[in-house]
Amino acid sequence: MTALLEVRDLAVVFDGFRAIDGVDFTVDSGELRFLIGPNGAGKTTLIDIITGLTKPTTGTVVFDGNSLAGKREHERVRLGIGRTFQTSVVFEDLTVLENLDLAASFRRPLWSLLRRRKGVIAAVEQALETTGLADLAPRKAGVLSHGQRQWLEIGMLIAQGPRLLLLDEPVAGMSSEERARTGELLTSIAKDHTVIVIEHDMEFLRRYASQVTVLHEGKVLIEGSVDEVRADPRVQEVYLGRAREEAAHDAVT
Ligand SMILES: Nc1ncnc2c1ncn2[C@@H]1O[C@H](COP(=O)(O)OP(=O)(O)OP(=O)(O)O)[C@@H](O)[C@H]1O
Repeated sequence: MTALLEVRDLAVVFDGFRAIDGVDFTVDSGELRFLIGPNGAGKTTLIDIITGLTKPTTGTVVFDGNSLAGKREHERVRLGIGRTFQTSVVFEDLTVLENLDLAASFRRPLWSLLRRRKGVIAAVEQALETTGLADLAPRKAGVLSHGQRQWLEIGMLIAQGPRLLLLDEPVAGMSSEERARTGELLTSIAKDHTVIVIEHDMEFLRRYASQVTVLHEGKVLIEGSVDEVRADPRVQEVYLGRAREEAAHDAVT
């Protein structure tokens, strides 16, 4: 496999605080990579740097052999880097189909937007099929369940034709049935995309992850299979240590 994303010696300093502190992170084309770590580990900041929302203090990010230095967020989307946010970005008054169509239009040339179209463009059809939302296409996004809305957001990403998808906690707040369906969706998307998923839920990881990167205090603590990561004493200490701190805090307050 060849590297699609190569992050080297990355650091971000916010007011003297090193949120990312010397991270090397490589993701091969076609991987489904999970990124975990306790609160404040730097996961979202790392994704923000890859997408261009945050500028690194030092280090490089190379996507498909090209440096992303100086590239703005929308330029990175055009290069094929797409992300979801922890907060929703769907338009509630538009239908599922209209939301997907709008997302897909982002990468279409202007002349094709001005032309009247008959039917649904292929990218939107593909997104409807992959996410299993075809039956809900005419429904307003505002009436969707939490899980359906998350799938729509993932569909909106797919409709933009990205090569790399960055998903921030896609199963947060989902029922176990919705989680299972999301796990299957991610597995299916990873067949023809590269996917990086931030996720906390160990049970979800155990079922759907192969390669995992653990961040802690802005550094990569360990990379490996789910079993390797779970068995690592440093990972146990980071998570158990955090649980102990929270328990002690709860006991005092
Ligand atoms: N714009 C900013 N200015 C100052 N500090 C920041 C900024 N963004 C993030 N941080 C800090 O950087 C650290 C890493 O934050 P980040 O959100 O990347 O962690 P995370 O691993 O995604 O955590 P969580 O699981 O809670 O979302 C935190 O201590 C956070 O408070």
